[in-house]
Amino acid sequence: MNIPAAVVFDLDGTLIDSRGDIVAAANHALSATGRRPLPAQLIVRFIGDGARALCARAAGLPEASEEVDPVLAEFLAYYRAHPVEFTRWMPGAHEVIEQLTEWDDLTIALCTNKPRAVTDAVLSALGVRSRFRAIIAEGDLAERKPSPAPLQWIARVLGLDTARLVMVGDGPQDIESARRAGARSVGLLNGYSTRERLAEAKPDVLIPTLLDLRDVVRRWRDATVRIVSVAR
Ligand SMILES: O=C(O)COP(=O)(O)O
Repeated sequence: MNIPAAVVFDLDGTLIDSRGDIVAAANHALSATGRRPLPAQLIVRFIGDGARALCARAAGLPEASEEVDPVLAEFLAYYRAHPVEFTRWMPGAHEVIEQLTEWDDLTIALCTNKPRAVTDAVLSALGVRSRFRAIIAEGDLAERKPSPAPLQWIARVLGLDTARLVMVGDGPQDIESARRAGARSVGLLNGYSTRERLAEAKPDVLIPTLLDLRDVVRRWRDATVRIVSVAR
C-alpha cells in the first residue's frame, strides 16, 4: 500500500501569505516600465502560474511577448530585495511544519511556481530552508505546475513513488499537478483561490486551514498501515 511518506507544500497562499510583497513588486514593475499600478485584489488573482505569467497579466500582454521581459526584470529585482516585508505565515503553517517533522518516517518538501531566486530569498529570511528535503521552484525545470513534472522530480529526489506524496496547496494548479502525477492532494480553502476554483479541481480532501492537515495525514497513514497489516 502507498503509505504517505512525504508532504509536499505549495508556498504562496499555502505556507505564506505573500500577497503584500507580490503586490508591491508588481506595482513597482508596472510603474518602472511606465504603466499604472493596479489594485491589490486584481494582482492577487494573477498569482499562481509563476512570475512571468503574473507580470504579463498585470501588463495586459501575452506571456510570450518580449515586452514582458523588462516588467519581469523589475519585478524580480524588487522582490529579491524585499522578500518578506509584508509576508506572514499562513495560520498553522509554522506549527504544522514542526508537527510533521516529528514523524521520523515522513519527509517534507516544497513545490512552488515562485521563481527560484525569490523562493531562496523568502525561505532564507523565514529561516525554514533546511526543513525541506527537496525544493523545486519556477525555472528549475522547463515545466511548472499544473504539469506533473515538478512532483515527479521531487519523488525521484526522495526515492519515492509519486503515489506516496501528499501535495498540499491552495490553487487548482497544485491539485491538477498532483492528480496528473498520481499523488494525493489536499486543497487549502483559506488561500488565494476561490472555493469554487479549488473544488472544481477535485482535491482528495478540502481543509479550512493548515491546522487541519495533521489529522488528514494521520488518518491516511493509520488507514494504510492497518490495511497493510491485515493483508499480511
Ligand atoms: O508565484 C506563483 O505564481 C505561485 O507560487 P506557488 O506555486 O507557491 O503558489
